[in-house]
Amino acid sequence: MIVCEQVEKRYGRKTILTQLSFEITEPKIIGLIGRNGVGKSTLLKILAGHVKTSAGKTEVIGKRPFQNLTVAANTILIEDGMTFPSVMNLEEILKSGKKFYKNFATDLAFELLKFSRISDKNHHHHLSKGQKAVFNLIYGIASRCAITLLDEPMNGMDETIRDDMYRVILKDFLTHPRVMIISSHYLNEMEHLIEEILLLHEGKVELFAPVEEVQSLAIKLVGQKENVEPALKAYEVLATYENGPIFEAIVKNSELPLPGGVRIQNLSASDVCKVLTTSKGGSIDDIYRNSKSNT
Ligand SMILES: Nc1ncnc2c1ncn2[C@@H]1O[C@H](COP(=O)(O)OP(=O)(O)OP(=O)(O)O)[C@@H](O)[C@H]1O
Repeated sequence: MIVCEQVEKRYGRKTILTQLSFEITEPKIIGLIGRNGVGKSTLLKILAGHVKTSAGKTEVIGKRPFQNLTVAANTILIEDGMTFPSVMNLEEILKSGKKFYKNFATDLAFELLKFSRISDKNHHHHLSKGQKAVFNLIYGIASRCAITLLDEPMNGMDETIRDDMYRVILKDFLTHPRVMIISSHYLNEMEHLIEEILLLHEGKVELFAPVEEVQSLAIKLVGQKENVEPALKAYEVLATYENGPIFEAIVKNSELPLPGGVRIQNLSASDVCKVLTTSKGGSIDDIYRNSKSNT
């Protein structure tokens, strides 16, 4: 359904995406994860056909997406800056949904809007930031497009409505499976929802794997420094932290026996992604350890 092969995107002299390759062959919910500025929104815009690639092959439902009408009719990109015609109120916007998306679930959209306590007499540009995000997400889910791209859809929503909206995504996916790619900085909140993680790092796909596989890539060793540090020689160390007398090391998972005084803590997929995309230049701990201002 989606193929990216050696995709490259440059803005002027700046290369954003390079040698980016992955394939999605069946409906599933995928979390698109990566540090600020890595190119998540750019990738979603490429898939939606809004932005042209600089090189490589991109196919969405068998077509090159850039300005392609078939792709446009079967793909929706929900993002922060979305606008709707200012003369229309929300009721009119939802009623016109079917004109653009043949499977648009108009009744469901009205019910979800009512549940979210947003009057359909409002105009989109008069909604609060959180309300806009809720409306945009409802519109995106109700469109029931084969390719549903959600760029930071929960931005601005309070925690309660975020929980409700995660549930909407899951329920609607179960009844109407499709490819959903959700970019988010809140991977912890989404881990129960997504099946696979597409992690971007330095313009490339760092990993594309099921959530459980990502969780098992690394573990945390915890204990007194004198117990943990000698044990680290046997591991590939990804990060270390000192919290007073407690020393913690995140290491690549392995079946090695544990030395005395060291315990293992499992990590969330979010923790693993964070450590995989942390600058090799060191951590905040290192800055405080080495800073001249501390002397
Ligand atoms: N139209 C554009 N012209 C020039 N540079 C751009 C343009 N759009 C994006 N960029 C640059 O491309 C890079 C990737 O931006 P993008 O918005 O895709 O990142 P992101 O991973 O979604 O970031 P965030 O998590 O902060 O939202 C950034 O350095 C950004 O400044």
